[in-house]
Amino acid sequence: MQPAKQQQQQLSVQAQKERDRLKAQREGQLNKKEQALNKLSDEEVIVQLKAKGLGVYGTKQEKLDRLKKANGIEISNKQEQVPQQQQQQQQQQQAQQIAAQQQAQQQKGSVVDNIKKMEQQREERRKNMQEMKREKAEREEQNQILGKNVDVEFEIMIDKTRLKGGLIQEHQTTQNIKLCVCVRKRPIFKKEEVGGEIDAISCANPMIRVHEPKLKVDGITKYVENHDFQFDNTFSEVEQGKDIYDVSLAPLMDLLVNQGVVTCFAYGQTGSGKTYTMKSIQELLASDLYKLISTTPSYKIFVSFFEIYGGKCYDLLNAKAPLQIMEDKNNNIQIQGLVEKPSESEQELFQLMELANSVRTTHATVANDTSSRSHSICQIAIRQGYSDIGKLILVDLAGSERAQDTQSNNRQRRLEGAEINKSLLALKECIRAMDSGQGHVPFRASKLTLVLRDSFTAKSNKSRIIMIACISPGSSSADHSLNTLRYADRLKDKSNQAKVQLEEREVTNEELLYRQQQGQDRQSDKNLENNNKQQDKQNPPLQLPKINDPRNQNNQNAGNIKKNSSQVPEKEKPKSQPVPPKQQKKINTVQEDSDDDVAAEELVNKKNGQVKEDVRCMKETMMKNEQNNANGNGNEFFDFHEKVNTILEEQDEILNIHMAAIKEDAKLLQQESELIQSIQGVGIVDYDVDTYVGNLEAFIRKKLKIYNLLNKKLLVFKTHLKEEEEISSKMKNTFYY
Ligand SMILES: Nc1ncnc2c1ncn2[C@@H]1O[C@H](COP(=O)(O)OP(=O)(O)OP(=O)(O)O)[C@@H](O)[C@H]1O
Repeated sequence: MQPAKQQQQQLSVQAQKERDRLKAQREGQLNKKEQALNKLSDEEVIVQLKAKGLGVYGTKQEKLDRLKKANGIEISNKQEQVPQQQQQQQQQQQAQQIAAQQQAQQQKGSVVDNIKKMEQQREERRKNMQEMKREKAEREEQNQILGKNVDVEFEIMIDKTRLKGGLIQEHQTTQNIKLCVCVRKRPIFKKEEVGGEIDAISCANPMIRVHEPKLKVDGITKYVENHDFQFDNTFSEVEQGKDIYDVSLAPLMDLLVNQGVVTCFAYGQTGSGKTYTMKSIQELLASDLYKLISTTPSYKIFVSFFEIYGGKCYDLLNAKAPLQIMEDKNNNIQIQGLVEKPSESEQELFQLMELANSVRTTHATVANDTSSRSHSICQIAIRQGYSDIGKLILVDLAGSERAQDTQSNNRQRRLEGAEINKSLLALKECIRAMDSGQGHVPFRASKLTLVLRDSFTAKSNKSRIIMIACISPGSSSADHSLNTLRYADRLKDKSNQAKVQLEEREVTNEELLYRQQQGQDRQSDKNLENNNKQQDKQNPPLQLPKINDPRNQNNQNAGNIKKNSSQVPEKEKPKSQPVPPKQQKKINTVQEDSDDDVAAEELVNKKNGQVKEDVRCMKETMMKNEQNNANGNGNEFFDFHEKVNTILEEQDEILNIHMAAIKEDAKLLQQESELIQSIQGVGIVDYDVDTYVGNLEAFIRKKLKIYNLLNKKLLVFKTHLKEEEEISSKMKNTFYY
């Protein structure tokens, strides 16, 4: 190294040393100064700040910092001077800040995740929407080809939740079921689909599902509510009448020649297929019955067919002659005037049934153009001589309706609808009472249940009831279908079912009396006794209602029909149409009362009391059940029915009084004309004016009495009609039963 360069380096090292020394010295001085300043009181700091012309605001530390700064002391050094406690606080703050930052970062992370998730969901929704749009477009195209005019969105939703076709289990036969409840769904018709109806019922034995299309409260969001039911058997639209017959009536053929009473009902909304189902059953039965009796030539088949319309009874095999359903003092149910025809062959039986079906009362209603407005009852009796072997009752019930449906019809249809629904309610209560083994069956609550009394009260092991509830598949009928299924569902007392099945039901005193009476009647008939000997001694005699029964003394004419029924020509068959006790009473208000009338009146009063008791019993059960269902309006329902009953009774009464008035009028007219003759006849110049005036006054008094009574009745009747209108308008949207 050159000496000059070395020298230069030595100088620069020395200079650096000198600079470091000066810096250290200066720092030392500043430190001392700072320490001195730190020791100053607040007042001293203020004095010094003022002396330097600086502001005296801020905290003590801020003022001190300002003073230090003015003295050339770096505030950054301050950190080292902060007391330990402050340092700790600062560290804590820092830690908190870091934690907050980390949390924020995490949050930021989860927000990001959420956004991702939402994006995924949106993507899925978008895909679903696209899929739905594609499905909808395809379906619309398909429907267009098929001529269907349905709401495709609902249709797709329903299709997705349908019960898969076929049977979940095999159909069970009625052999060991006392009450067999079946449901049959009819196919949807092309015209219904064209009109926008979707098939809203799916069925897989023993299940049935109602898919009810609905809108959410927003009024636009569509959804489908599914309701599941299970019955003894359910039959889908692809199953035929024979499928139903084979498991319901066919297994009971043996019972029909063994003192059995088999009753089969078809029930459901108008147009749901009740008559269709019944007709196919009738056809199959006609054939099987003759096969059944072919081995015993002494067995004969008799058929009677009548309808109950508006609470009145008409003979469908006798030009719809009116019939009287009566209960005599021995509690025997009489259908007076009913013609029972013998049938010699399958063809004859079928033709008789066809004839009766064709004359049933039908009307166009809101729901159905040719709705059967009556309950039709076909009774087929198998007899050997005068002995009853078995009995089959086929009941095609009138179509049930919503109050709303009948609202839009006229009063006649409304009263008719109310009567139908009342009898359906009574039927339900009677079947329930029978099935649950309840002592009292309120069969007097309606004419329908009155004539079917034996179906409910016959010995348990000899009686079978088959209820076929028919269902229309259309989506607009979903609420109706639900109602039908709920009705069918409530028939069975499920809690008690196992216990009651095929067990003997306890017999009420009244029934005992009835049976004893029947037994006495039988004993008095020698022929019957002889025939009975041939029967199985284990089986007690069958209790059948006395319809034109030759053994019934009250029905002499009927006896003629029965004994010679196969030989007597049709026109010779008498049609007994006695005046019912009620009617006799009313007419007798214009005529004189006799002892017989008084007894009849007592009987009528007693029976009316029993009817009221059964209606009360029915009301009680309904009100109890109502707590568990949404129907509501129990009191209104019965108010309405009471009013309808009153109106129907008054209608009869007014008609009777009017007819009696006309007869009385004709008699008076004759007498008046004789009176006039007596004073104005040829050659009469003088007459007793006082006698004439007295007679004339008597005529006027009589006429006034009759017409005043009629007028009074009319005024009350009109008030009741008005009240009916008011109650029925409140009952919209409710099912009657
Ligand atoms: N299972 C079925 N298959 C084909 N058509 C059917 C079926 N059930 C019913 N129908 C048809 O539906 C229509 C209505 O049936 P039906 O007259 O039997 O109804 P309903 O319940 O007796 O009606 P209402 O109570 O009004 O008399 C008829 O045209 C009938 O032929």
